[in-house]
Amino acid sequence: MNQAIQSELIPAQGAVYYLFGATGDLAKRKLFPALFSLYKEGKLTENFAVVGLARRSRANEQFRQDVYESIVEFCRYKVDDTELWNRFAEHFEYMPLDINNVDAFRELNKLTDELNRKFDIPDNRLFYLALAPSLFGPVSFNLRDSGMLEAKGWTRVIIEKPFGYDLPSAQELNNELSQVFKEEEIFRIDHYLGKEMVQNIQVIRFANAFFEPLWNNNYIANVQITLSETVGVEDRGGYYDKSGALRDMTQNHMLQMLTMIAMEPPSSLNGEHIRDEKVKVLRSLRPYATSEEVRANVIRGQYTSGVVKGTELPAYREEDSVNPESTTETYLAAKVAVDNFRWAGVPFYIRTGKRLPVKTTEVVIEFKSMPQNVLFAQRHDLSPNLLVIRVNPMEGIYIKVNAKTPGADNEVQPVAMEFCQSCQIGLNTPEAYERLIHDAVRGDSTYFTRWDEVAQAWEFVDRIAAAWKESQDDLHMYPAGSWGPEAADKLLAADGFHWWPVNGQEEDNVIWVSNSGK
Ligand SMILES: NC(=O)C1=CN([C@@H]2O[C@H](COP(=O)(O)OP(=O)(O)OC[C@H]3O[C@@H](n4cnc5c(N)ncnc54)[C@H](OP(=O)(O)O)[C@@H]3O)[C@@H](O)[C@H]2O)C=CC1
Ligand SMILES: O=C1O[C@H](COP(=O)(O)O)[C@@H](O)[C@H](O)[C@H]1O
Repeated sequence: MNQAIQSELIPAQGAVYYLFGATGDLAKRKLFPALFSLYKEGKLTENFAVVGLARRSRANEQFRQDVYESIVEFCRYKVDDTELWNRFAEHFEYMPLDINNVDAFRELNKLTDELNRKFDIPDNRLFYLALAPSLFGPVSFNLRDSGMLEAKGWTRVIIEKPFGYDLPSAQELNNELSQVFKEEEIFRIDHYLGKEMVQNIQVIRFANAFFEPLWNNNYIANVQITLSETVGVEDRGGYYDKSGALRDMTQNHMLQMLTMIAMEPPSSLNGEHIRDEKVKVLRSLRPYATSEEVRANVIRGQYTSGVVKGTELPAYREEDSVNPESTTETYLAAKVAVDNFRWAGVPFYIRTGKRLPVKTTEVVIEFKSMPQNVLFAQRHDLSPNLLVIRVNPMEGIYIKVNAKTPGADNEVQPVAMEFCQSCQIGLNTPEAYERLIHDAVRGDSTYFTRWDEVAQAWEFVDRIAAAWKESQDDLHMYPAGSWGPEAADKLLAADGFHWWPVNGQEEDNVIWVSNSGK
């Protein structure tokens, strides 16, 4: 049986979850809510414990109250069952610990023995590092030196992004981790891989006879991937100013989505086989050979102040903890070539940005136009066929076809046939973090990034960063609330294409056949 199917059948085993960074933002917004959802859905057996770890002091009761408040605010499930909540909360403990103090880890080992006995846990240990990357190495060494990794069951570590700042720093980090953990014990998070519709890409591609045969350069004109955000940098200005859209979104989420679109069918659904195919795509990305090539193919921008729905929004340079003269990009659009047999000649256009008009993640597959000698095509400006995969916040797909306008004489009209998944079952699909934590506990690393993928992605991105370092002349400014620099439109126009409208911007002339009530 293949590993993915097999792991679906493996229930999550009992384990202690060590949450390093338990007083931080990620734990509050994503991790506690994810654990509660898993518990509510019966995906956590009763034999588990969660140990919150950070430097500041917290009594257990206070910690459980923090967890409760985070769930009330951020979880997709309501805490409306007091008995269930009390049972869940009983599994939570807090221990103050400074990562640099190995003695504290020895105390943690003692606490683990108590928790294993109390909840009948088979001594499996999952370490979640919701910490600044500079602490990933020290925490790993102290886990090893304190005996925390000498468990009777399995030990696994989930690492948050960013995994390094460039290839050398990622390599250094990986060397540190691999002195302590085996590759199969390291689960590198890219939360986009935990999204329902990103995982659905494989099903849409490989389970539909009318897509897979067309999935190549004979039929596809271009691919567009948009990850747009309406928010600015919120309270993460300090981190973002050193990172920018290239490192924050492109090296990881955008390139990972591109691999899901472009990969060859894997030889099985085994996680390693899938990751083998993804890394081949990353190896096939055509590197930009010169700084001029970078400038010609990669557009960067930064938002200035703007007014959105009557609210004045500050410029990026006015945000908290951002250098007032910062040249960090908050927008990136690029034309990427995948140099392999399947994709030769098909441009992949990717774009991401903060303070854009709409929050959406979408993939558009634009098919080649019909030959112009067909009667209809001669008389009408036919729109190309599209397959659009909506990842977030709306989840679903639609295909755009051409059909005769009913009753009219040879009039042709674009028709969009939509399956809106989130309209069908509500916006209650599992959060990415729920799936990924659940997968890690079951030992399924399919939707985590393997080291060779991370390294390959950095290699591609580092060339762009190096070219950008030479001069900042090509940094385009765009007002908050706009669609980013015009140069990004010109990138496509030069090839005879344009960005297709995304969710919320639908064109007027299209007839929608949809379950969304459109
Ligand atoms: N927040 C988000 O939305 C996202 C975050 N991430 C990544 O997740 C990680 C955590 O981010 P986030 O939660 O926002 O960060 P925060 O700054 O909010 O939290 C950092 C945590 O680390 C703890 N900490 C810091 N130093 C030590 C130390 N020496 N010993 C023990 N604990 C320490 C802090 O607690 P204390 O001060 O009490 O010690 C706090 O709990 C980062 O790698 C980030 O890039 C990734 C994607 C999104
Ligand atoms: O990893 C990150 O992702 C978020 C966007 O995630 P989404 O699931 O809301 O689309 C982004 O805001 C953040 O800057 C980045 O670090």
